Amino acid sequence: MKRSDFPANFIWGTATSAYQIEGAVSEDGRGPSIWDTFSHTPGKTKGGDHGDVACDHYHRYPEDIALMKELGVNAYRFSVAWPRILPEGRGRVNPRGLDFYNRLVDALLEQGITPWATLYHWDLPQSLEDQGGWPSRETAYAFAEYADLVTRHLGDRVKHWITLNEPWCSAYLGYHAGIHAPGQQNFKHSIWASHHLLLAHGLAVPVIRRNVTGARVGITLNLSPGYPASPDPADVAAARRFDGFQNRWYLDPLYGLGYPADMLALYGEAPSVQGDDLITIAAPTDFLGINYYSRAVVRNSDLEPYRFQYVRVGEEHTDMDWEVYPEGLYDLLIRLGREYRPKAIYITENGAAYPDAVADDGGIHDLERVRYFQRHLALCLEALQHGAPLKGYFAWSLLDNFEWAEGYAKRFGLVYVDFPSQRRRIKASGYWFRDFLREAVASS
Ligand SMILES: N=NNCCOCCOc1ccc(-c2cn(C[C@@H]3NC[C@@H](O)[C@H]3O)nn2)cc1
Repeated sequence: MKRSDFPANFIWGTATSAYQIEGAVSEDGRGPSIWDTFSHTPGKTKGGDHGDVACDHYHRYPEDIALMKELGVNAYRFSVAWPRILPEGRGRVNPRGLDFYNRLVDALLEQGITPWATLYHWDLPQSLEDQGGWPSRETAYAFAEYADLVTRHLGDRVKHWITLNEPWCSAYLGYHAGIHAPGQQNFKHSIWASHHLLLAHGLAVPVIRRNVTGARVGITLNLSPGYPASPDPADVAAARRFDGFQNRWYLDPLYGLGYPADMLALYGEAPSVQGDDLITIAAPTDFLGINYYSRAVVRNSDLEPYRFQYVRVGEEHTDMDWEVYPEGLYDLLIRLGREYRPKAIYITENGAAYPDAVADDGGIHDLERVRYFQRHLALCLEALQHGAPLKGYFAWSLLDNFEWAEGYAKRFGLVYVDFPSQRRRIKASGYWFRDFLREAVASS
């Protein structure tokens, strides 16, 4: 499998997010986010890690853009930090926050790299959380105001907009499992949060289109195909419940089907739908972003409210203990193409964490990650050849960074970061990606 097997206009990028790489959390007027609060709460992140400095990208972005250039990507997916733009979430605008993203976008364009901006990648301004957070409908309205402000300032140069990153993580991990910010464990709040996140997306889509000539708007979901642990009908039904929990709860409303009836019945908890919300949420989009890491294998369980249990399977796992299962990406792409018929699909994240170390020769020989990328790209190509509307791929991630509750212990980067010195080193996987992307040049 080589680059020239893919369409010539296929997008090849890398992805990051603001809180995971920027640092400078109190610089130039940035306000606190729920991840500042959560990561500084004892016991919430591995080793008490936080994003105060992270990869110091706020200051080192020129060097990081040079690394993207060396890798040969033609696009870069980053996120805009809401608390840099609106430190209290609404109202007072922080011009120095906007200035940073102006500098970043201009520097990317200067290097011929197309900016893809995610408006929300989990760093909700703490003041909005204090007023109710995503369980409150007001937060959806605040998001639409934020989207209006940012796209009015960057929309002349940024044409690709992702409203939300992984609303499932924000709602479930943040408000029910409690392992992500804000760390609540309240099922009803997680259901209301999921609805207001989707509503926020739907309110923002027309705003972005109004502000950005030629806008391409979408949302990014972390989707996992669910497989039953056995042919037992109870396990097959559990896999369907997992699919509703992880995938259909978001896909169905986004594609005009409303909330899945089986999950509404299972949850017995209605989302806080009002008026035309479901029409708003189903605002037509130009693409669906998919973050794919692994599949889920589940069996039946009486564990309320989801009534499935994960089963650990497979011979090969990443440092996140996720099974390496590229076939799941193929199955997912084919299903989405057939069942939801998005205009386009972009893999907005795919990658793997491994315990990388600097070898005696100074290199980072992450051959498992090279293999992970090769296998997943091969399945992307196969799905594309079988009709999936796949138009691009963003590797997660450009840099080793703050992996949320796992802190800096989990390294996903194509580029190794020695955090004490902030020195960057391209890993073997980065060089592999560079050579893979150069192939078309050599053969054209
Ligand atoms: N499978 N068993 N689960 C059982 C329940 O586990 C509880 C923990 O759940 C999860 C599930 C999913 C994730 C996750 C992380 N990323 C990687 C980020 N994506 C956006 C970008 O910021 C990357 O850093 N994507 N998804 C983490 C934890």
